[in-house]
Amino acid sequence: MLEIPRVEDNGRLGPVNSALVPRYGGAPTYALLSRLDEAAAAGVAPEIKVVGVPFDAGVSYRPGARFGSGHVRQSSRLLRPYNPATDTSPFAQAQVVDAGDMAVNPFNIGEAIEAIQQDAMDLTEDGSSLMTIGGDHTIALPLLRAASARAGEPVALLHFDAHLDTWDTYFGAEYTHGTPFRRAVEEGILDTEAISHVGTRGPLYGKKDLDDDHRMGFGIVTSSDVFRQGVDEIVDQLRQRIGGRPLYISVDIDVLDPAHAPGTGTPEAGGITSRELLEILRGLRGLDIVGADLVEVAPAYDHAELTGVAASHVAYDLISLMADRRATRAAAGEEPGR
Ligand SMILES: N=C(N)NCCCC(=O)O
Ligand SMILES: [Zn+2]
Ligand SMILES: [Zn+2]
Repeated sequence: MLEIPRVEDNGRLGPVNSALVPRYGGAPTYALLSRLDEAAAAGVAPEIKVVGVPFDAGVSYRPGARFGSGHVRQSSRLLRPYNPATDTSPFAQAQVVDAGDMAVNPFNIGEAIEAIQQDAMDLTEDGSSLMTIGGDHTIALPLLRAASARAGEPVALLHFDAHLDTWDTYFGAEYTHGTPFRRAVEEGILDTEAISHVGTRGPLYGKKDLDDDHRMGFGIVTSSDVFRQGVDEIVDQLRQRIGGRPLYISVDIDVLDPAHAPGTGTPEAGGITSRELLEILRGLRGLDIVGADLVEVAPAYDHAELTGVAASHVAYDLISLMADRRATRAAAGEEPGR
């Protein structure tokens, strides 16, 4: 096998060195980072794992998010190790690795949900955090179960999405991509003092959708609110609500306007821009992020990797937040924890 030269920084194994190996060649791991087994062979302990979930059996409209993880990886080849927006080097601050894809049953949603929850528990057993890519929004439920089990308490939730995803059932089915957050509230795994949707818009089935959502405890920052109030104001509001709680961030790529992310299953006009989303995320620096997902990337509807590139950058800024948090805690002599 060819020896792959990697960027090594701060004792950590980074991406393939693109000054020596053209980044359009070779296997597309996320950001050209090392695989979990390569990191193990090199003797480095993972701290943040990027993991794919090729699952879309929960969709209510266009299918295709099962191919999302592969597409985000392919679209992530151009990412570089230094993040100037936050003056951070995520792959030097934490050992980030690509843990591959979970193996999930495409024909049995219940079994898939169980497998995702179990895999998420197994992958975080060593204290590492997960950045999940791909899949439809159904997968947020088992990921939240695992996150709250690891945190030892219900978690705060920041949910970026055009949709509420707090509907009850579709065709009698309880576990779908439009229902994960209602199930999560019912299960008591969310801290309902600190749960918010950001970027919602578009027609609903009825006003009751909003009433139900409000009763569950959700706050809503609509796409129009982001436009009218601006990023800084929104960030202030969100930070106040979340405080020091353990926080899970779920990003449905359809939160972006279809002009920025056409490759998704249930597109809605009037969305936020990728710049606005990235700026809001950067405003969350220092919060206790215990895990994140990036879902609903359906490459069949993408063009010129618009959605894939946006998604890979969103994941990069989420990883930057998690790595920075870990490094800051370690510098303060606190447990790296989450
Ligand atoms: N894209 C997600 N997660 N949910 C959208 C559900 C919209 C609907 O079926 O009415
Ligand atoms: Zn959505
Ligand atoms: Zn969603």
